[in-house]
Amino acid sequence: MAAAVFHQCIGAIQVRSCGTEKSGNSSLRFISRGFVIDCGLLRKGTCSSHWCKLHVIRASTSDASVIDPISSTSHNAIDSSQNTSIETALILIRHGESLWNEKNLFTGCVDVPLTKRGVEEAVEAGKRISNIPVDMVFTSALIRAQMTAMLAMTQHRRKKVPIVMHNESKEAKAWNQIYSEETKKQSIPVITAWQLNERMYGELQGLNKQETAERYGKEKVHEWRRSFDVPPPNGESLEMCSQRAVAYFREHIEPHLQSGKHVMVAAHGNSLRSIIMYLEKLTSQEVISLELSTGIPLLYIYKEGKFMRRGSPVGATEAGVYAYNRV
Ligand SMILES: O=C(O)[C@H](O)COP(=O)(O)O
Repeated sequence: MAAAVFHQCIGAIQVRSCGTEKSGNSSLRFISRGFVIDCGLLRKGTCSSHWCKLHVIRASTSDASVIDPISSTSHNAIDSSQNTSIETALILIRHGESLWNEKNLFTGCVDVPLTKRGVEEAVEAGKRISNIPVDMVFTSALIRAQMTAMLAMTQHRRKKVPIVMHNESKEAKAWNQIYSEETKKQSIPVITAWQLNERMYGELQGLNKQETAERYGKEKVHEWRRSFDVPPPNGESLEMCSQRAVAYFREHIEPHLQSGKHVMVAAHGNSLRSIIMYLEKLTSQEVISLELSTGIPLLYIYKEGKFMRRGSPVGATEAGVYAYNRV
């Protein structure tokens, strides 16, 4: 059941091609455009063309008749007299395709930009989340994540201006002040943090993934790429990456969700895999089979200290949303 901050009964819609996960209880889950849609009231049946009353997280819809969650208060702190707690949205996006993704090179912390396709992926991601409120954006210190965040926000329906906050020095902090409260209200702070950077791939950075597999053997490269605690030569293991990424998330991002802010995080394949491991309490065995596509937004709802996966695919093999990186 879609028990989440933006679930609305938007009437019956026809669900066309999608993946389904038939569950024993009265709800079916559909994958449509990379988002899981939980049916509320429905007739039993297969996916095919299926009419049902949907409670759905509006990841993106052009249907004007749909109530716009954006008009609700951004904090979405529901009236305490209703005795309900704050629910907030957390959107995770792996950066769009980068120039070194395109060349199949190990990238890690090398700071390369997006390809044209990566730019298009970022804009498409923005369209998919255009109805979901965003009060703050966090990105890594790397341009491919920052480009993805800024491009995605150009598609947001509220048209607020994302502004990278500079506090790398006293002057930087002082010199990027905004002296209009009204203008501030029309802005969204973008906070960059190296702790959200991609795992540092050490001596693999810049090497071709295919050639590396031929030189060191597929198994060894797979172990470097997809084990939990085995680092590449002079690089970070996923475990080491998660120690900084998850620590940052818990200390600097989660408190904002608790206070009623909706947050978007644009980061990297491995820094996000480690954060998802924390959100979904995955084991070190489960996380190694998790892959993230470039530029596909994943939606979680935060409520009472828990994260409910809403927009992420039901399984790591879900075509079209998770993609396996080429070796
Ligand atoms: O850093 C890189 O090369 C990619 O962003 C992620 O690479 P991986 O899929 O090998 O972790």
